[in-house]
Amino acid sequence: MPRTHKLEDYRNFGIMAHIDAGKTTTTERILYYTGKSHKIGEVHDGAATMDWMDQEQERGITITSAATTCFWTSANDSVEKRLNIIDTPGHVDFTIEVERSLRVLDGAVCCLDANAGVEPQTETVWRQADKYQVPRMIFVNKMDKLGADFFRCVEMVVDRLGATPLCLQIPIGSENAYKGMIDIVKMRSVVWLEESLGAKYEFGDIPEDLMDQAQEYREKLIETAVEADEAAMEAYLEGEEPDEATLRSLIRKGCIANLFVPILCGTAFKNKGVQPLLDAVVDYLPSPLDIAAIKGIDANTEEPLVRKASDDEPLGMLAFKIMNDPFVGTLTFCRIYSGKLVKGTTLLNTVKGKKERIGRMLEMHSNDRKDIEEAFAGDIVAVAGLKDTTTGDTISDPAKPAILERMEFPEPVIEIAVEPKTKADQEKMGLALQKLAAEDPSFRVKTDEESGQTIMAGMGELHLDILVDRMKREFGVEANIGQPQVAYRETLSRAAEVVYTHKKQSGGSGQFAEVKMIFEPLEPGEGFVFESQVVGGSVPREYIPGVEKGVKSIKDAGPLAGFPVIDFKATLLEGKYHDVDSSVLAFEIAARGAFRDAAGKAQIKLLEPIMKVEVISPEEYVGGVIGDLNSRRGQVSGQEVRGVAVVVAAMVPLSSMFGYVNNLRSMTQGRAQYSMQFDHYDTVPNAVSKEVIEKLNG
Ligand SMILES: Nc1nc2c(ncn2[C@@H]2O[C@H](COP(=O)(O)OP(=O)(O)OP(=O)(O)O)[C@@H](O)[C@H]2O)c(=O)[nH]1
Repeated sequence: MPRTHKLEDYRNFGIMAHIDAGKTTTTERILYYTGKSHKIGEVHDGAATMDWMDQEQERGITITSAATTCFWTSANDSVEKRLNIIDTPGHVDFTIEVERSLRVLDGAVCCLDANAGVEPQTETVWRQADKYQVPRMIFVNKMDKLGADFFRCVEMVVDRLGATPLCLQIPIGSENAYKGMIDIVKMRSVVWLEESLGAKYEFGDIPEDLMDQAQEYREKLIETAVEADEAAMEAYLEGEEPDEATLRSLIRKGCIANLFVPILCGTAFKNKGVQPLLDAVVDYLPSPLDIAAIKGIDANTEEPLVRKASDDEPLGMLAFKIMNDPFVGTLTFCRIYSGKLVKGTTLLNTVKGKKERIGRMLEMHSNDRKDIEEAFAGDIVAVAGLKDTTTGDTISDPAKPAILERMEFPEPVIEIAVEPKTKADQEKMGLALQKLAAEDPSFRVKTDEESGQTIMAGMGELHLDILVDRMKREFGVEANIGQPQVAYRETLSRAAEVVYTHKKQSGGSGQFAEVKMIFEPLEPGEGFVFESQVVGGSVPREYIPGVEKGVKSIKDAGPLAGFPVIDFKATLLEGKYHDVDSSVLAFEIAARGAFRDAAGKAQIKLLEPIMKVEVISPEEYVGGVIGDLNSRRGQVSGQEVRGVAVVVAAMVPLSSMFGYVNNLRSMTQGRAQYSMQFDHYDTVPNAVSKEVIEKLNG
């Protein structure tokens, strides 16, 4: 089947917001008006079609970013547009999901609660969108709510986000009396008919009492919009007002260039304002052709390259989300940047170096899905049955292999132990964890060598909480869950040389191996190195791998508290063997013994994850924020004024960041936000270390 919509008629966009601002409701209404979702689901009833996962419905928060395709024709343009909506999560612990979605979006709508305005998480996602230079518009939702105040929201956009607002609408009434809005571009009123579930609205003249205000905003709109184009600016200064079409093209240009942010209003819940919002998405947010071509490298030569948004380029697509679907199995959501994707072809995952066959491709709608044979540049598709692809991988034309911009994933730093309740649970759990880990690159699973316990490691407390919950619900695993713990490491304080003899005589053949080894600390980040300096065959060559294996098998459960020992070198200096009794296994056992003996001498110490923390706070709270970070063993490395806020950068041990969200909130009346990311491992101070080890071994 040929392409149905031209590339310029695509809008790949996301909806972002602070928790509860109405992102899900707005998305729901969009799907309703675009005709793919036939009943208006209520978030309260758990019927919202985007929130298809059980616990999302229960918790009322959106966790996964599902991509959904729908179609809309703007009142200002006769050509139907193809919209791909990516729902982004709003919680701090899922910022990785937000980043993933922002990576593959071309534009975004930011929902505000008209009463709460710009909230902490709005600022966080806004800054993330700044990082990727995503063009945005704002939908001031909940205009019907008590205390709704459109103009205060606009002020907050200036004060808290440091953005330039461009009001395309102003409200007619608010709270109970909210009726609709004045369209400042067309200078007319838009009023909804109550009985029609929001499908019907009428245009009319601007009410007398709002005329002055409308004129004022019209002037502001034009003054701001002409900034996008020098010729238009000059004409305006000479007294020539842009006509409607010119004005719209100026708004589009400035929005895409991130010069200003168009602002609209409405109430998704009461079905008002959604259709004009869709018109604005089409009119002002970019198509794939309006943004810079994606950069990457040639997978063979590593030379830089770009892939233009065009069907004629070699195929290049980025996997950005993996979902486990009860009907289809593994679904990999991919954004096609260039070329054509054809069912039945075999392609190359250039990051993993593995072939992938495209067996089945789906176009996802909110509550149905369509099998497709072909997909094109600009499309977002769900591919079923990919074997080796994980989030962030590039799938490429094997003849022209490219690796597109890679996504970065931080190290998981929080762990919990999970223990299956029964033997049957044990089996199910293995499978469940494997699937969940494939979906989420910030989640890892491992086995604690000593206790045999299964350990889940992730980005934060809520992150692990949700995963445990999914394991129970989706895979029916019953398990006991331990307390969340910091993922510590262990390392050597100094070098230690030891000789260890392993000797066992038991009836028949015995075991014998002796090793002389030195264990030395390495620089942070150097990992584990093994070297053999044996000359003259004091340890026969075939036994040497046994020595390395021995150290490797024991180093992941360190002697202090069972954490992996990192950044050290093990050197085999010499040894002794026996013609009959020596074996690879005997040397393996000897090496383990040598490591254990050396550990005492080398003064193994505890390392802890140090997080790079960034707090963005209004100036009046900065003193308090810094004092508090210091009391958490943090080291403030800098302060910088950004817009109207101050950014405080610090390095803080993760162990003292538990519960920081609440603390920061109460310290700053909820006006500061923070982000944190693993930076490096550092020595735990003696006093703290003692306490930690006692507790862990307790
Ligand atoms: N009064 C009013 N309530 C609304 C409006 N839109 C959404 N709500 C309500 O606000 C609550 C949160 O709405 P959601 O759509 O779940 O918000 P969200 O931003 O998706 O929330 P998360 O998924 O938790 O991030 C629900 O109870 C909605 O019914 C609105 O326009 N007016």
